[in-house]
Amino acid sequence: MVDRKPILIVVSVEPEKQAVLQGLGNSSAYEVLVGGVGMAQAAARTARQLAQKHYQGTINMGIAGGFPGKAANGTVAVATSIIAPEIGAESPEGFLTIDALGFGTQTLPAVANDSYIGKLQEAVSVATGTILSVMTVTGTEATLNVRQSYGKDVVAEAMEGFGVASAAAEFGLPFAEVRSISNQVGIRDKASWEFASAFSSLTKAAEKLKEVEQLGDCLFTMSK
Ligand SMILES: O=C(O)c1cccc(C(=O)CC[C@H]2O[C@@H](n3cnc4c(=O)[nH]cnc43)[C@H](O)[C@@H]2O)c1
Repeated sequence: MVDRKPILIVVSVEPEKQAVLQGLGNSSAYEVLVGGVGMAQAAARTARQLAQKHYQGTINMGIAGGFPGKAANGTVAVATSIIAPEIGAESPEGFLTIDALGFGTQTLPAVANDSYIGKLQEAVSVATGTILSVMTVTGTEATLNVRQSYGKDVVAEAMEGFGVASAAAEFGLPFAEVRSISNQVGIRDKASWEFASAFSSLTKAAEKLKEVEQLGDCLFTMSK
């Protein structure tokens, strides 16, 4: 049976909401919430919304930084998992993750639906892999190196996924993260950010969500 509950899309800021709404057109299968910048605000606003109404699941969408060689500007990154690399403790022996400390996990699962990815590839270049959820936008080579060390499948970094995913998990709901790349992760160079191409790709990513929904499917339930 098809679940008619809407899917909650959480973006950070109003321009991202407008880009997503443009792609969704008149689809009533999705609702878009501006959740703010950063994991804490995104988690709080997502949880508040999920407590008010029933949803099928949540998708975190927006712009992101792409790791060099993994996701060029204009590419859409689809998360297979998310990692919040800064949650933990420093020690003389190196960084101790929250997992190692025994207080929880820095890794959460994300749905990366093959059918949606296939549709997306018709419109844009797509990179699938881990998306980091960070407190600070990378601006130095040293931080780039640390964040690349999280594994070869790390494709992008953004600031809200872990918050939205944590709220979804509290409500037993599936989570996906779909991000268009506006800049390359590395030494801060704001002049090189390509917002126009990122917002255009974000609209295409939303258009493809509408298309799968029009086929009677959704990101979380497609089985064909
Ligand atoms: O540093 C600046 O001057 C600057 C200019 C415009 C935007 C920013 C942001 O920090 C945007 C953060 C916002 O966008 C996502 N995002 C986009 N690129 C990255 C990135 O390379 N690393 C982390 N987050 C990124 C993020 O999810 C926020 O919602 C800065």
